[in-house]
Amino acid sequence: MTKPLVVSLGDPAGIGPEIIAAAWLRREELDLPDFVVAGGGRIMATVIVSDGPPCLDGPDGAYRPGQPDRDGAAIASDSLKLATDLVKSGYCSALVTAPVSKANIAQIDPGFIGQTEFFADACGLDHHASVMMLAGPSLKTVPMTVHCAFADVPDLLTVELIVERCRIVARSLQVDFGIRDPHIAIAGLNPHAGEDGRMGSEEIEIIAPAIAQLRTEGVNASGPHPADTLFAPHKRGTYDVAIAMYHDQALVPLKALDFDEGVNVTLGLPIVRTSPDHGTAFDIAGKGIARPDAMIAAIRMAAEIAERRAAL
Ligand SMILES: NC(=O)c1ccc[n+]([C@@H]2O[C@H](COP(=O)([O-])OP(=O)(O)OC[C@H]3O[C@@H](n4cnc5c(N)ncnc54)[C@H](O)[C@@H]3O)[C@@H](O)[C@H]2O)c1
Ligand SMILES: N[C@H](C(=O)O)[C@H](O)COP(=O)(O)O
Repeated sequence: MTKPLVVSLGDPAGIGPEIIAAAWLRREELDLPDFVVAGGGRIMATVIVSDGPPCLDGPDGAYRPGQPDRDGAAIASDSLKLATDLVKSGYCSALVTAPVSKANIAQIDPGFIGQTEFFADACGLDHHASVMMLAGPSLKTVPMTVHCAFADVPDLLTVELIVERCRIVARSLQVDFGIRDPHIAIAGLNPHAGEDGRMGSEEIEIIAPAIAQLRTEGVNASGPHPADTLFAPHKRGTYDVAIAMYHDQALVPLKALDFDEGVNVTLGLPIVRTSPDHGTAFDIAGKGIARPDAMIAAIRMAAEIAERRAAL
């Protein structure tokens, strides 16, 4: 691949800069693709005293690990925007985002919900069309509703939402992951997938009709499955992706099983975007104990998807 990936800095008070530096130092040993960093030359030079990654002109400041503030939030936001522009313009092949604090960016940009929603806006898409998938060695899982209050989940779930998002998942597993006929296992919302309507009606009224619609379109979808057993070891090998109804239903099993190597990948975008599955980890920033494995996995996955798309 000739074009480099671009990595956004993330919140500079978090572990982003140090895991970017750690990935860079191991790039030859691990045969990682070339990457550049969107801004942060001074920050990266403080984290990694010599032989650091190339940092493009852009947002920058002082390196203050563990001390998040508005300046850092602005750097994180501006680096994200710069990196997105570099991929949209074709200068870079794919984007890997280091972790940001949604609450901190929202202090300077009240409309900011999360990066998944930011990319929908940046690419001119409806938020439904930007689909979060968490992928690790044990599991791939996609929440249908994402950065919202738990109390809002039942009202947000519709047949249309599930059908649209699962279509995107099926297509992306084929194109981006090379899975010819992906099996999409769809969880229920309620205990025991509603127990025939005795513990909630969303399975009967929304989830089962969505599955039926997907199957008429040729998508290999099954369910609604009880969510408590969908992630059991004997079940995980029976599907390619588990579709969950809300954020924690998807992300708890993924992070319990694959925290160190989990990748957050946004499906449905015209650009390639991945991220480590973990957050800013302000509590350990600058202590030299942050593991770079998820960032390394995110860099690898971004390059692999970009190569698959380029080969189409
Ligand atoms: N990709 C992203 O941008 C992303 C992902 C998740 C959370 N977040 C944001 O991060 C902030 C903090 O979230 P949180 O505290 O729930 O989760 P977190 O992932 O930042 O931290 C959870 C725990 O895991 C540890 N940890 C995280 N990454 C680690 C690593 N690479 N090596 C070793 N230990 C690690 C932390 O020290 C902490 O104990 C929130 O503002 C959230 O919005 C961002
Ligand atoms: N929901 C994600 C997680 O917990 O891993 C995370 O907050 C990142 O989301 P964005 O990529 O949308 O910022």
